[in-house]
Amino acid sequence: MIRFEDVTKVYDATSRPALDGIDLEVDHGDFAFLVGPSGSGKSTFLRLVLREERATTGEVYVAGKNVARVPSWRVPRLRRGIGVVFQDFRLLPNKDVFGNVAFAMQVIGKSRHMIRETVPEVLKLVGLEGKERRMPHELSGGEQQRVAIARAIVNKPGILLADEPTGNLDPATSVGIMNILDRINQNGTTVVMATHDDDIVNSMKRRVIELSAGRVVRDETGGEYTAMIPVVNADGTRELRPAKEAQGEVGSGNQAIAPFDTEEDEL
Ligand SMILES: Nc1ncnc2c1ncn2[C@@H]1O[C@H](COP(=O)(O)OP(=O)(O)OP(=O)(O)O)[C@@H](O)[C@H]1O
Repeated sequence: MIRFEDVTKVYDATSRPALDGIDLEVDHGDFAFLVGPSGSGKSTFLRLVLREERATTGEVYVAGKNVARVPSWRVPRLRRGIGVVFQDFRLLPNKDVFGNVAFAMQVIGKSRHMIRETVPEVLKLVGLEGKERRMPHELSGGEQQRVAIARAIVNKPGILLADEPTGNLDPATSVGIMNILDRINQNGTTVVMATHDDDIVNSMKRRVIELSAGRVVRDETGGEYTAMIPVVNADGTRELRPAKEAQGEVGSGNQAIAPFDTEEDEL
């Protein structure tokens, strides 16, 4: 469904590659987590699948098509086969729940009859029946993400990409979102989800693809993950620590440092 052949992405000639020689295949019906520290290349991977960015070298295939060979005017059609969900929901603030989901069908010319039939079915799938007329600001974060998922799948894409979909949600709400993504996957959609949330990864027991500095350092079925972040110890030394442990220690002499700190490379 998604195949990367020796893919390297360099955004700017002077910096290190965001992705570096990636060889990877995600099969039809897979559920794969994409994990790794900030800056390891997760979003870049997703952007290459969507052809929002192009590989500097190597080939990216999506549903059998080499995306570099898809002419610009055909890119919208390529993207129609891919649903996308983001951490910050990105709903249309002036449209209600029904309108947000319907809009995804209207822009590709689906009939009013089809829209009236399909939108309620999808809203039911994500547990939002009865909330069709609510505006986004009248919804909780978890409900807004459900709308975003409904919108992403309403045109029945073969692939669903999720970039930190639980990043703004509390753990209990996140479980509800993961149940929905699981159900969508069981209905046959290939799901690739970038996340820092090790609790979710460890509870789902799905494929785990771990990136570090643009390379795949682990690819396991039923894998586990411990999110690591760089910290500066009280004595000035630096090390990588499990994120939860390090965050708990801030204020006790150790200090978590910004994940994009370039000195991370020296750890
Ligand atoms: N548009 C851009 N221009 C230049 N460099 C970029 C661009 N987007 C990302 N990068 C760089 O590419 C590398 C990979 O970034 P990417 O956003 O793919 O990482 P990530 O794993 O998704 O991080 P996060 O978990 O913080 O979202 C980083 O070094 C980042 O600074």
